[in-house]
Amino acid sequence: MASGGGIQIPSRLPLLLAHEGVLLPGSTIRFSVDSPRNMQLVSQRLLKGTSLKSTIIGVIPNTRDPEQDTEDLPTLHTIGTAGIAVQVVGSNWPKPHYTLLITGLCRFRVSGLLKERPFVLAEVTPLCFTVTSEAPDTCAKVVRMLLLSVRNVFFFFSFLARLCVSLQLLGMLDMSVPAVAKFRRLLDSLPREMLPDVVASMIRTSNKEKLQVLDAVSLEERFRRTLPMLTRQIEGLKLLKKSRKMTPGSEKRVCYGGPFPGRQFSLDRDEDSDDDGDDTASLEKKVHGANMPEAALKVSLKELKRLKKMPQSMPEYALTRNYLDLMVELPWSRSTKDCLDIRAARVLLDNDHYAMEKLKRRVLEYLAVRQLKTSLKGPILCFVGPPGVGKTSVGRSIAKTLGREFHRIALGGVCDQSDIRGHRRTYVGSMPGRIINGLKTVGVNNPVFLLDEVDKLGKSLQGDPAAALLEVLDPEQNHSFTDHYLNVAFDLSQVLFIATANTTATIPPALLDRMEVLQVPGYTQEEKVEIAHRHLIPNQLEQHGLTPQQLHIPQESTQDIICRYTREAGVRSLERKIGAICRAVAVKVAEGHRLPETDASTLETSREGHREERLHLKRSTDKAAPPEMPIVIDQMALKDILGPPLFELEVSERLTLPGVALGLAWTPLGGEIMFVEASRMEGEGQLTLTGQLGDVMKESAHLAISWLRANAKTYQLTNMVGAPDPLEGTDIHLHFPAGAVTKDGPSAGVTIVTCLASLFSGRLVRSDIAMTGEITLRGLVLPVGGIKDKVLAAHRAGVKRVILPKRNEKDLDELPANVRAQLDFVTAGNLDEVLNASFDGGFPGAQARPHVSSKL
Ligand SMILES: Nc1ncnc2c1ncn2[C@@H]1O[C@H](COP(=O)(O)OP(=O)(O)OP(=O)(O)O)[C@@H](O)[C@H]1O
Repeated sequence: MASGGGIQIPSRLPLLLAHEGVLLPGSTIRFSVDSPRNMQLVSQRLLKGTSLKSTIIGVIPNTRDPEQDTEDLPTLHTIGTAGIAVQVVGSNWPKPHYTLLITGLCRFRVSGLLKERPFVLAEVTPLCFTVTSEAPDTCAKVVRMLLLSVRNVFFFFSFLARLCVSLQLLGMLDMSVPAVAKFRRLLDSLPREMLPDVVASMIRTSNKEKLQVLDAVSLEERFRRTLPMLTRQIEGLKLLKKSRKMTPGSEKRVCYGGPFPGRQFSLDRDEDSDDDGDDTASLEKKVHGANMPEAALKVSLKELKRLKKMPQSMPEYALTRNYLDLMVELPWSRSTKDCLDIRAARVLLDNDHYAMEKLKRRVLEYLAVRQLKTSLKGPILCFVGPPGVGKTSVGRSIAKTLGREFHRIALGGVCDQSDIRGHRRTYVGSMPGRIINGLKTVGVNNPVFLLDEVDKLGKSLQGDPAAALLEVLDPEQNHSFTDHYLNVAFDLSQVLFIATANTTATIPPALLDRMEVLQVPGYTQEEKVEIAHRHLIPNQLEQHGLTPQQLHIPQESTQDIICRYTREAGVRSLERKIGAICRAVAVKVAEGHRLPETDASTLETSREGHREERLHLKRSTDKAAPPEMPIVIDQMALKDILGPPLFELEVSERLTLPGVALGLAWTPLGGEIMFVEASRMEGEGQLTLTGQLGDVMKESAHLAISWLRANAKTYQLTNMVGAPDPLEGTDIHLHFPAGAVTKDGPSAGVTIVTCLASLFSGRLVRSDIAMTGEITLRGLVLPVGGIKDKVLAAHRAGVKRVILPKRNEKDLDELPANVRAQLDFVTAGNLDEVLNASFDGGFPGAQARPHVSSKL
């Protein structure tokens, strides 16, 4: 260890790599840190350490820390300055960075690198100078001489500064008169070996010159290098004084040529402050012209007054300035005029969206009420449905019909309430919340705000953003919404909020209560084909610069894409697949533009008799002839572009053994088919359940087994050795495939019973049937939710018959007519009816039992 200004310098120092600014011993510099190794140094060393030693770091000048952590370290400058970090300030804006205030203690030489990651650590040799040790007789003499001249020069310098001030040439030095005196005292009290470093850091010098002073290890050399800089500064001041005398009050800048060409002294800040004056004047004008409410105007004027008194270099200046800029930019009273025509709105909604009749009807009702009654306290609509069913795009259409600005606020994953309400201005890097930011972006106070994915709001230590949304969405309160950053109320009552979600289950009840939920179910296959041909294909063609004359996707191919390449409730995947086709065709078309016509033999005759080229993309060679338009996407082309089909109709293939049944499940992504498999083996009557099941689903399995054991005799179910209790000497394993997906809920009850009945009876469940329903211990079938999505999933999977609880019969009305026509529905009130419908020719014993009916 060595000592620097009374502080022990460790022999191993973490190094801060600084490419801007040179820290000299005795001076204090601010460093901005945002590169990986330097950031790690701050977070792992400075912020974690608790001792004084942990605040001492080495600053290596003239060395850039690589932007990527993986990049190799550049050659380090060999001499640096050990310094103590006296202040660390962190900020996340505009990107994560720290600002360090470091006071230099003493020079060191890097003797060896110990590690490069996560920050640079090096073995260092301190170079703290002492006159007695380094310079015995002669050197000490020179040093004394130099010290004398330096002190004299300084005396002159301070004298000159006083002179300038007294002549009132430099307004900026008004403040520095006591500072000059202080400076004198400081110089007198400083140990002489520190003088050159301190002087070099105070006068106007370039980094290159400072680096030369740092590199001068011997004190004599250091004095020699500092002296010319000091002399130059004085000469500059003299020259300035002379020119002021010649043209009093007119010249503000003096170009100093001579021995240091190119250096420009601008010691006065009159011009800057003039700029500043203009700036604040124009800001004041804007504040008055922004049409703010009285309270906001009062706050703005107060801030403006503070701003005028602040020097620009103060960090708070920028903060106040940004705040005022936001205040004048906000649309306090700027709005667009609604141009609502219900008939036109109906046409526009119909043109933009196929199907979704119920949703469109409700949206039209909503718009009609708004047209009749302009008081704006209408409900807040929340569209709930699987991804890709057009919730966001309906929101956009509503804005279009109203002639309003549209702004989407993505709330997925937001877990900090300041995202909604903003940060208080006392925080470093504080910003307004998304609502105020959105208003600033659209520039009017009556836009349509789409709060996307409200069901995916999170909660964290930083507060609950859903709670902050409560105020935003409450028409009774939102006329005085106060963002923490703004700190004055903004009237949100003109904003039209629409929310979207995939499920209502995760929306906090208080928030859900403020909204009117409109379910947007998935599409049937036919609807998807229509949507693809009316909207998706034309959109994608346009986006890829293609025309219908260049690409044709027949209906059968669209159907193929829907059944075999996508399995979804919405149409987003379908849109992506069409995009992939367009890209592939775009390549062909572009190639065709520049290729000469060559080999006609690659052209094939299509089914319709036209001459068309089939897309053999993988096999295409540069010699291929330009494609004949339009390029028709048939099955082969689909395989070439999209690869082998991702999904096959597997239902009938999987139901070929006893002990397998097909259930229907609901997920936030839409309905799904779900296989249930059972097997039995010798054992002690144990039940094993696999497939990531929730508690409710496990209970359903136990219920099903108990009911079957209780009714084994009636249904002639036996175990493997023919005993009446199916579980005697038998273990049962129930598995729900897609084991990685968590499953829960009671609606698999009937499927488990059917699956077990099939296992114990050895009979096959019908291969074209799917079912859903909760069971009770007495064998009743209770209603479940998500019927529409479940039935659509069954329809997608090619199922022909669906068993539903009797009390869900009313939900069938919501199904599209073609789905209802194509499926055979069995509504069951008890498990006998379920078993009878599930097996070809009924289930033995099921008919004989007296029927119990639900009183629930
Ligand atoms: N009925 C429809 N008619 C025309 N286009 C549709 C229809 N439904 C969906 N689309 C199109 O499907 C795409 C996806 O729609 P959108 O982004 O609105 O889905 P979303 O329901 O908001 O999904 P998410 O919940 O994932 O945000 C859009 O390009 C949209 O235009």
